[in-house]
Amino acid sequence: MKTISIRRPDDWHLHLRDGAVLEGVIGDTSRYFARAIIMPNLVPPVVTTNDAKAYRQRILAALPKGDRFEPLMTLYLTEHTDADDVEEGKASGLISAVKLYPAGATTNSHGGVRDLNKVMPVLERMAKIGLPLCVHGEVTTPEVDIFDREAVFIETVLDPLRLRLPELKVTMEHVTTSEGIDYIKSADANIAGTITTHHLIINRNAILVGGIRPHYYCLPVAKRESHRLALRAAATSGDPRFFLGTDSAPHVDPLKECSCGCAGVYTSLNTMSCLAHVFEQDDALDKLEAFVSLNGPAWYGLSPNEERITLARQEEPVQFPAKRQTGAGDITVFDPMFPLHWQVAGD
Ligand SMILES: NC(=O)N[C@@H](CC(=O)O)C(=O)O
Ligand SMILES: [Zn+2]
Ligand SMILES: [Zn+2]
Repeated sequence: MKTISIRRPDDWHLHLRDGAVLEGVIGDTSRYFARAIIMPNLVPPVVTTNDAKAYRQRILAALPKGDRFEPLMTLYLTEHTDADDVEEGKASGLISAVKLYPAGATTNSHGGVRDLNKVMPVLERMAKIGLPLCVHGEVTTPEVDIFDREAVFIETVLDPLRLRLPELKVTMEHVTTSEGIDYIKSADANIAGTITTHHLIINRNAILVGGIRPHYYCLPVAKRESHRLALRAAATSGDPRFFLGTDSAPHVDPLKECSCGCAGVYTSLNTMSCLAHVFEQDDALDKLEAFVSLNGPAWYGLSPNEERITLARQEEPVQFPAKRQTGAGDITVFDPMFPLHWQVAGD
């Protein structure tokens, strides 16, 4: 049987939500991942270091017994964020990054940033203390086509910001375009990109061909095939600037299967199996560890995990549950539309 052993992976972009959803989904992450960057777009958002401290406690309290998992907390940047609070959060070891949501760009982003000028003092402080800014990189301008919003963001927001503040470390989250990949590759320093599991597997046809399939809808929305191939090439290249951020984003089914469905794909449960499949297909299994276990910690200034996991390729397809049941309702699990053969030892 074909097997590979890698250091235990981390997830550098994860939504855990709160309450019954948090309790229902946390085990799907803590089973495979040692650490994760936790997104702060709760309702209300995680804005202050105190909010993050309390949310971290709720995450730890929801962990299945015996699981060891380190939530790496982030703050939701607003036009009222206090630079001193951010600095204290970093100094205390609690805060790993600050998240920029352009107001209106995605789920629970209405409290995000409208005018970057208003947050420059906070960004300047972050540059000074070496705290990364995680970015949802899409413009919200109504005239800009939704498939172009990432590329336009890079040109009109991200690049000007980085010219203004070159010392700021920026994580471009969930890169979905070849423009995003090229932009990161062309930079000298201080930029990296997370790539999701699902954007390595689906293109926009998955959402639209044969009927509207809401469980493949997320933001940034999946693009055409040429972009997916650019993401695959970057992820499987071993380039230290690219690493896994699943962006696993649970929404209970009634909120996705309706006339105005939420954006988000739930992938925590079968991500490692999907990724092993992708890397094997691209003859790059030897690069999987860099993507899921090495490049992320290096970017965030952390050591890679000492513990290891083994993945084994089974003859027969491995079955995963189609839905994760939670106290708030069922959440549909990402269906990669091909049989999965790779299994994490112990599953
Ligand atoms: N990715 C998504 O489609 N949704 C995320 C928000 C985000 O990461 O943009 C969510 O919170 O549901
Ligand atoms: Zn986002
Ligand atoms: Zn996200």
